[in-house]
Amino acid sequence: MNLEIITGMYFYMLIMAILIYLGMRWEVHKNKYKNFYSLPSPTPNFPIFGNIILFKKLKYNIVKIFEYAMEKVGSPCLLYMPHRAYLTSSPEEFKIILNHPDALEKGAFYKVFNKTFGETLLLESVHPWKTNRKLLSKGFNQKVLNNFVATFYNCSNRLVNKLKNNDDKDLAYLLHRYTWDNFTENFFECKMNSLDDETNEFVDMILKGQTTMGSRIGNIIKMNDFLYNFTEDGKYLDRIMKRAFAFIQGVVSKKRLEWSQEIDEEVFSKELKRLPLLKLLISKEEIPDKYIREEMVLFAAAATDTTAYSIAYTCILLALHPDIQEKVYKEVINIVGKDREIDFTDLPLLKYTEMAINEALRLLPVIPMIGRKSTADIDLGTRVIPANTDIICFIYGTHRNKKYWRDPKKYNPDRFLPEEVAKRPQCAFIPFSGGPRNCIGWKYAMIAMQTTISNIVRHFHITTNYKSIDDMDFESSIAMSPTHPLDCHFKIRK
Ligand code: HEM
Repeated sequence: MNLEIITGMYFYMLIMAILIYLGMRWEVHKNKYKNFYSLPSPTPNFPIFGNIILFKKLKYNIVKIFEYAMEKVGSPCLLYMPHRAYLTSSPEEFKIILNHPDALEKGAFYKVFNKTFGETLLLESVHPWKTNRKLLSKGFNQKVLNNFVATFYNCSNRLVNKLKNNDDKDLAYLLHRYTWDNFTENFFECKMNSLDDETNEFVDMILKGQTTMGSRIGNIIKMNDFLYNFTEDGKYLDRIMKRAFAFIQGVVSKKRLEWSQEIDEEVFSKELKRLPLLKLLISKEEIPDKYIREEMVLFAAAATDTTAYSIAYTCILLALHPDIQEKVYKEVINIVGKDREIDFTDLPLLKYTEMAINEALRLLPVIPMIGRKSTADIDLGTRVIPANTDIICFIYGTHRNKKYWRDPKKYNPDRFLPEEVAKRPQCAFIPFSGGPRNCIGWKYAMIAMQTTISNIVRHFHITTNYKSIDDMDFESSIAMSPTHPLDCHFKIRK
């Protein structure tokens, strides 16, 4: 046989071997991911553009889009935005995903926050996140949080006075200022008093910044950073975020000077009772201002509107259910009385109040979904999510799923009685997400809400002209915010 024929045969055999190998790999791949790729997706769904027409049709309202998908094709399903995303509202799947070491990276949705918060706890990749989360968690230990209750109480007294005199002011407007005042007093040891000083513009800047960023989600043009920078919105966002960072830098520089001596004495003290987050970061000399400034803007953004809306939604639900409001009132009077200061020892006793807040967080979760990305295959038992897939955990969908909540649209705090909680899967209620990358501020938010709601309820009868929560309309991107002033009134109790 001549050399040419032998070479040709070897070449032919090599090609065959490669094809057989690829075929076998494809077969394994197909079988492994069969239950994933065969999942349905809502229509219209076009090649290249995916479901983006659906996004446009539903005005980029995330809750409406995901609800539509669940209604039409069920959970889980695949959504094309236009890249593929795995959408689930199953608490059993949440438990696996949110605790999985290969699902700790944030999903593509959060890209819209990259420019502003890319290097902060919210978005950073797993490696720096682990170290930073450990450090920042120190600012939320129980001792630190207990000390915050006095601030919440004092600020809530100012809120009560404001509500006595400002029935025409939008509740969300007041509460944003209120949560910002709490935040700055607790974290910066700095009284901003924006509740009374309406010229204080930081709160509005952060709020506008978040709404503008959130409105980019699902919009193919707005999601592209390069194109977005040329739009009016992009330029506006740049301007306000620069001002917000400059404002926080001012606070950081001022506090560095003010605390320099105190920190020297305190860091070596074992009796350190109160170390607000900013002081904690400033006390570490190796941490640069840039890091502190960016984390502080993130924390301000993450802490204020979420807590403000959650307090507002709880007030409205209590107003819609006077019987439940009365039960909360009786509990508060029983435990704290009419005038005594609310302190941290009261909070664990205000059980029904906590249940009423939880039920509001269930019905109207301010963060309706969370997005993760798989960095390796995630085996859910029923199917395997391939590596590099965007995963969306639709919290709102789970919180209203008939399978876990009988008559899901009914406001019923008794759902949070211990025996009722024991009947549900662990992740059926996750307003603060779950697993190691959950909300770092959840305990802070809960004590803020408990103190505030208790103090409001013992002073006022809360009323509304709404007939049900369906009378409210929400814009929803990353957060669920009302599209209109909230109808909520506060009548002084005799
Ligand atoms: C009712 C109030 C709040 C709600 C409903 C809420 C909800 C959430 C949720 C669902 C997440 C997870 C996001 C994700 O996995 O993609 C989260 C993360 C986060 N939250 Fe909250 N939050 C609230 C209040 C707060 C407060 C008061 C703070 C700070 C004081 C805070 C700071 C953060 C931060 C920094 C993260 C990112 C954590 C990380 O990736 O390690 N939140 N929040």
